[in-house]
Amino acid sequence: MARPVDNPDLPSRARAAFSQSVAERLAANPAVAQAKVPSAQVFYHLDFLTDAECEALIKLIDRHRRPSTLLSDAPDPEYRTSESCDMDRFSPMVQPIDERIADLLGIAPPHGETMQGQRYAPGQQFRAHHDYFRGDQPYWPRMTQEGGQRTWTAMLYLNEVEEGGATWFPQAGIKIPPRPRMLLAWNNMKPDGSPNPMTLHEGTAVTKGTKYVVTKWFREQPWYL
Ligand SMILES: O=C(O)CCC(=O)C(=O)O
Ligand SMILES: [Fe+2]
Repeated sequence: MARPVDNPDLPSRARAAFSQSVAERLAANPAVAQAKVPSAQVFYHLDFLTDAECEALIKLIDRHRRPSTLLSDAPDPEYRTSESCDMDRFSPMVQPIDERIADLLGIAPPHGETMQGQRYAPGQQFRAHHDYFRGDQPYWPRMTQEGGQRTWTAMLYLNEVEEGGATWFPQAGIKIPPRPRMLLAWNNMKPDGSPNPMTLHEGTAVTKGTKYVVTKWFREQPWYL
């Protein structure tokens, strides 16, 4: 049995070790660059996917998309207006990509949640939020059984967006315009394994065109066994 998960709001030795090993692995990869922001660990790989993979993932998203949901009860219906879908991790098309992301970060695949495809049409957005969990929220007791705190986030960008749709970290001070084939990864924790509020981020509204991305969140412990 997995050991109990750590308090999500406090420093954690397990999450600190996890954070550091992933950051070191990414920093050592010549295909990966680190964004020059001091308050958060943000990395990117410009050519992680092939064009054929981008196309196949876009097709999957178009086939299965439905209105996106949120774990927290955001009172504002405009909060997350994209459409999304879970991607079957064991399907022959998804599994190699899923495992390549885990390998890039050096995280065992069971720590990763199912990849989630997202599509934003003009006007659609995902307002500023943190990916990490808070212990005072109604969802938290369930999360203790499902791998605990979210540590790293990886995002795949699948297409060129005519206008808008950047991923914006207003507090860390970085804005990432979508570009096909790119993987972006950031650590939602500080080096001590506590949540890093500077990772606040937003999927800014698409103003022209359509944006397709895939998000994958990694947990401190296995998400499935
Ligand atoms: O679409 C984006 O740029 C951000 C998506 C995001 O923050 C998420 O899926 O958690
Ligand atoms: Fe997010």
